[in-house]
Amino acid sequence: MVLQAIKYSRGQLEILDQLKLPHAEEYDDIYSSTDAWHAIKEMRTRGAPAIAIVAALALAVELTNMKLPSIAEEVKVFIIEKLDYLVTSRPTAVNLADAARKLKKATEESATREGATGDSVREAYVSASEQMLIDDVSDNENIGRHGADWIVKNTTAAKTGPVSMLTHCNTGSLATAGYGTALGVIRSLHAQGNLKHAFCSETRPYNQGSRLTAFELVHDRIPATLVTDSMAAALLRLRGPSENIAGIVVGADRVAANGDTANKIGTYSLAILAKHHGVKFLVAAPRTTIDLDTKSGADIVIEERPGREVTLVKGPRHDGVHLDLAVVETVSIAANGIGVWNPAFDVTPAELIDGIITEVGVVEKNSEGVFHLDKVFEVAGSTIKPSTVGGI
Ligand SMILES: CSC[C@H]1O[C@H](OP(=O)(O)O)[C@H](O)[C@@H]1O
Repeated sequence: MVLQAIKYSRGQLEILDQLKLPHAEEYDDIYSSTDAWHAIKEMRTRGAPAIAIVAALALAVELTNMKLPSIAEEVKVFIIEKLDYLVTSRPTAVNLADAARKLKKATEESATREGATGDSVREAYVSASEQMLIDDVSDNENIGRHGADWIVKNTTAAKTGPVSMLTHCNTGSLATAGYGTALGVIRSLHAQGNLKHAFCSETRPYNQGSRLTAFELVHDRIPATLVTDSMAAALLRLRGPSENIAGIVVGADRVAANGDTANKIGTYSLAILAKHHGVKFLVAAPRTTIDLDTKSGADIVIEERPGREVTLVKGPRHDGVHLDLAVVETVSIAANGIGVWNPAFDVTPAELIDGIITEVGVVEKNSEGVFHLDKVFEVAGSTIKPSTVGGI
């Protein structure tokens, strides 16, 4: 069975409730933009690409099932207001704002056409949002292939045989419309026969790694080991050579124009470790995550989440022998009264990033150490391009 974070058919949308994974696979119906806003805010659905797609499709479902005004302008205004509302659900990942911008443009263009009606504006929106779902999967498969090819060609480890990679957070089918970005690179290495082992970090405090990435790796029968975030340095120092670790590959929530990258908290420290241990540090992200309007990481808003996500852990009861899925408990793991800082993301400076893997190729810094990310938008569409291994 293929792992699906998002189930969509015209007029119907379901999301896999990721707060219940890995022990329960339950889907929630999403009937409206409001349903989507709360699902994104609560992180029942999460992951930069998935957030954008769920938001876009939720509005498509709402429009499909509602009694629509006949006047094109009224439907256009409704759509724009709902997109502005959806964008407020989570601030750091740019994909949602990027999708809203593109959907507004498609809506405004349809509303100005000769003979435009409420129905024609709705159809234009729904078709554009459905195309985003389709494009994301093909983009991720291209990211996987480009990333795997680059690792095989450009890492020392690959010269001796199949490589191992460490990844952080969840960037797989549960963070996208399918296949994944950084985890897609690991999937592609595995499919090529070039993966020795995948290591995934727990990713406190939300545990996307232990709950979601581990779930995907077990599901796909990819040889993998879970480590805590604090074990990453020891892993590279003590097992890097024996495991033939080639590098660390992560996703992104927003890549600034200079290559500074906002991603799950803990990413920055992994980039420092990669530099210290002489392994590659790679960011895997579709072009919808690259934000040329944000000049550098200093301009990226970092979402801070409730302290209870650090101090409380929720899950099914385990008595040390048996797992009781029928009893979900919340456990306090911190002293009452302690202050908590809980930034959901950090920013990794471009100088620590060896390559940014996109669906049209891997971007590397030039001889002056500068990323020119504008180049990736000069490639027509997301059509499969000859691998640009070695960088654009
Ligand atoms: C496909 S990259 C997804 C990106 O989003 C995650 O954040 P969250 O789980 O809070 O939505 C994480 O930063 C991943 O790298």
